[in-house]
Amino acid sequence: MEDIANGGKINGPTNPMVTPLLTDLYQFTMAYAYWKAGKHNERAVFDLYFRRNPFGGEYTIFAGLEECIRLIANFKLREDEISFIRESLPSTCEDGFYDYLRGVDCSDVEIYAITEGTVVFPKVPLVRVEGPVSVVQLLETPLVNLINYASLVATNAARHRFVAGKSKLLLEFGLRRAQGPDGGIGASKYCYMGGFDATSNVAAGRLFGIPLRGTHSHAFVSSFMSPDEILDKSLNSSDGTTLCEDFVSLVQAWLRKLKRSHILGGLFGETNQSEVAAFTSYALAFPNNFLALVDTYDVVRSGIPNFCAVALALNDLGYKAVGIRLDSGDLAYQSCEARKFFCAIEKEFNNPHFGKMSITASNDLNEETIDALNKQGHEVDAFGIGTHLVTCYAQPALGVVFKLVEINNQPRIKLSEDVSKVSIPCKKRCYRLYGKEGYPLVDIIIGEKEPAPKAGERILCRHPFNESKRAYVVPQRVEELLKCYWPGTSDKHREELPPLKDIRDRCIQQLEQMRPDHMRRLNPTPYKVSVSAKLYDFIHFLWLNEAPVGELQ
Ligand SMILES: Nc1ncnc2c1ncn2[C@@H]1O[C@H](COP(=O)(O)OP(=O)(O)OP(=O)(O)O)[C@@H](O)[C@H]1O
Ligand SMILES: O=P(O)(O)OC[C@H]1O[C@H](OP(=O)(O)OP(=O)(O)O)[C@H](O)[C@@H]1O
Ligand SMILES: O=C(O)c1cccnc1
Ligand SMILES: [Mg+2]
Repeated sequence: MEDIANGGKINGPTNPMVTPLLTDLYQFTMAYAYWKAGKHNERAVFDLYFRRNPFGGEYTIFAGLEECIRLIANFKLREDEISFIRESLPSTCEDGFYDYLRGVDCSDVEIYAITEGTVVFPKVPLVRVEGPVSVVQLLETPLVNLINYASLVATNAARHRFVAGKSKLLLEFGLRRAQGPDGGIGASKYCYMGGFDATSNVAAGRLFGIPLRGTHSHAFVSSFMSPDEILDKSLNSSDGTTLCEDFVSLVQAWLRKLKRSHILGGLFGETNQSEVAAFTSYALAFPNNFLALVDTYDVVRSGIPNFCAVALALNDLGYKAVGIRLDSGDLAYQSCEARKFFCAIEKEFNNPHFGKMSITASNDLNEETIDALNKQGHEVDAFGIGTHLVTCYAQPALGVVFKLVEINNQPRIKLSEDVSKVSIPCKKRCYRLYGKEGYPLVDIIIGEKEPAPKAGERILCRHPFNESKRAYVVPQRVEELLKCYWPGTSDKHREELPPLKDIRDRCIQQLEQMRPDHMRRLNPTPYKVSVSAKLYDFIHFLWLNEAPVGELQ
């Protein structure tokens, strides 16, 4: 696993494609125009935030910060990159600009951000970037890019975890369906952050230390024709001792016994022999980790009995099988049938662990199908989820934006016909106020120079745009949200970038502390995001100042 920091130096972004050129052309044309106007070093403050929670929910998981800081820490244009910019801009652009680009880095940029893995809400700045306007402008696209999908897919993962419940094992199986290699790697990282337990993506396992898990596919099952194909039939222990000379026959003996058993008798006739050959062979390869995909031919009449025969044969030799995977058909019904079968075997053959055999389900699962399974009743222990999870099928983008809020200490506002798109001006600080019961009550955004809210002190929280919506809050606890992750030339302490596992733990703890009505799937209660009375007045003063007065004729 790669270290985040390498002897005090922060490593570059995970994806080597993340360079200063991974931006929109207009960031470079604006940088030129700022430079040409002698404005490029004007100190600007931008806020990165989103306007609406995804998936019809009322919360979002903030993810992608570490990759942003890796970019900032290593932001430097190479000579060949500068040559490319020169080729891409009009030939009238002056040479001095390229000399300027040669010196550009983020040593004079300050980044304040919410801790990665935090539950966040619309309008609250997730990242506040301050620095020379042309440099910060170049950062807009890559920062939004690094945070948009990361936060979206982490939220999607958290929502899948919510509906599956804490006790289920959640496996991310999306690599083949992800939007390209970076989509696949990002999905694995951020689904783990959002509460998944493991991934099938080997590269992500190596890069981020995410637990790797997997079963086998239908191809493995259908690649076998008959048990005669298995040439080496012996099962040896790890020290080389032969535990069983002919494991194939042992499995066949169990299959006959199962067919004759009075509890199971009549439930199935001849099972598919190519399938039992595949299972037997897989068990010979992985006697300690035997898990079989049972839906290639017929789950109830073939897959499950074949699996049980192999599992019982393994049991004779002191091994415990792991379980089965179901990948088609009615997953609720089949999981219940499988469990009944396992419990019947536990009883019939006095095998105390058989009833608890693990059942994994996959096949186009999403929040809705898992919810439907829950409502019907099922016996699934683990869900393997690919397409819907990693492609964020239900909502493909989060709509993160990056807006100028101050330049040269002058607050700026972006107006819009759509009130929800009006930006909140000024360099700001943000706080989460907790109530008596320990839940977060409201986030409040205040001007940077305003006094911070204090525990036990009443504060007026106002809706930023709706005059009538306001409330007094006496917080039990106050948490400052924006922390310094890149101090620039200031002497602020730089927050450490925690390991992925710690971010995941934080995310899980954050989700657990939310009031349940904000989290429910159907009509969740919106969490309140507010501004101080002073900031409210200032927003509206600036709004009136900047909006031209219409004239009716
Ligand atoms: N009990 C259930 N209730 C609701 N949805 C379910 C249930 N069981 C399975 N599903 C979902 O129904 C869909 C079944 O899809 P589809 O009909 O394409 O699969 P299949 O024909 O069973 O399998 P395949 O085509 O992969 O062999 C999947 O999205 C699956 O997750
Ligand atoms: O269904 P997803 O959520 O995307 O999960 C991953 C899927 O990938 C695998 O098979 P694949 O889909 O490649 O083939 P199959 O549908 O024919 O089983 C696996 O068996 C799952 O069905
Ligand atoms: O290991 C599995 O079962 C797996 C991995 C990727 C996609 N589908 C299934
Ligand atoms: Mg499939």
